[in-house]
Amino acid sequence: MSRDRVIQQIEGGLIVSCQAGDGHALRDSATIARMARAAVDGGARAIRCGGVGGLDDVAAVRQAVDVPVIGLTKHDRAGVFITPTVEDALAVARLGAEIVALDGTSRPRPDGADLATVIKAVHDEGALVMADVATLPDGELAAAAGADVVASTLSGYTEDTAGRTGPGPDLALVAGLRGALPEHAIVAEGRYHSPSSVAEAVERGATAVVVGTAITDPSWITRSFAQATRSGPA
Ligand SMILES: CC(=O)N[C@H](C=O)[C@@H](O)[C@H](O)[C@H](O)COP(=O)(O)O
Repeated sequence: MSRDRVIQQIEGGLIVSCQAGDGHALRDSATIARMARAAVDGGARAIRCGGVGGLDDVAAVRQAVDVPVIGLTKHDRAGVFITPTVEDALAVARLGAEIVALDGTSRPRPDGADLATVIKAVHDEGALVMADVATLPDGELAAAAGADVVASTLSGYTEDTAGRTGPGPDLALVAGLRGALPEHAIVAEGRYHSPSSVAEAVERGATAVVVGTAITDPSWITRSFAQATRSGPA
């Protein structure tokens, strides 16, 4: 699929993140693939998947759906942990993910590669890059390094941004990225827990919005309903 075609497919749409870490009741690649199919049935334009050792999830989802796959692999480590090395990025691309999601911050990567090098390696495999960033300067640097898509994924999850927006999404970052990178695909991701917050991200200029937990983590969803039985009407 060409770069433009992949971007067109996600434009104006919802992307569903299907992930379950070690110890989660849904931790099974075949189960993740079924969730991905259910998400596509509900209108997801693309699936984001992969986690700690998540290459099997990427392979299973690739087989299960015919929408673009945004693949990643996570390392259980401090600092850069989303598809941190060139080797990881190539492994994800070689499984057929149209887009490789990787850390797009300016923090040092464990293999010492710079972002432009990782991005070029992914492009040479024929895949696009979604740079997961935490701040506006990160996003600008990632775009200059060649990222095809810039996503707000890591806002709130780096040392400098921890707790920046509390439990809600970083809509200001989405608006900032849109203003600074008018020609880029900007993806809103991280703590979008309601349809109204998704609509707000689109209003601020997001090309697409990723929702994970609020759709694909039944334990989290149950907890929010269970809390309501204890707190009574708002
Ligand atoms: C920070 C980090 O590791 N984010 C991960 C990225 O792949 C996932 O754990 C999130 O679930 C995903 O970004 C979707 O966000 P939310 O689940 O909040 O809708």
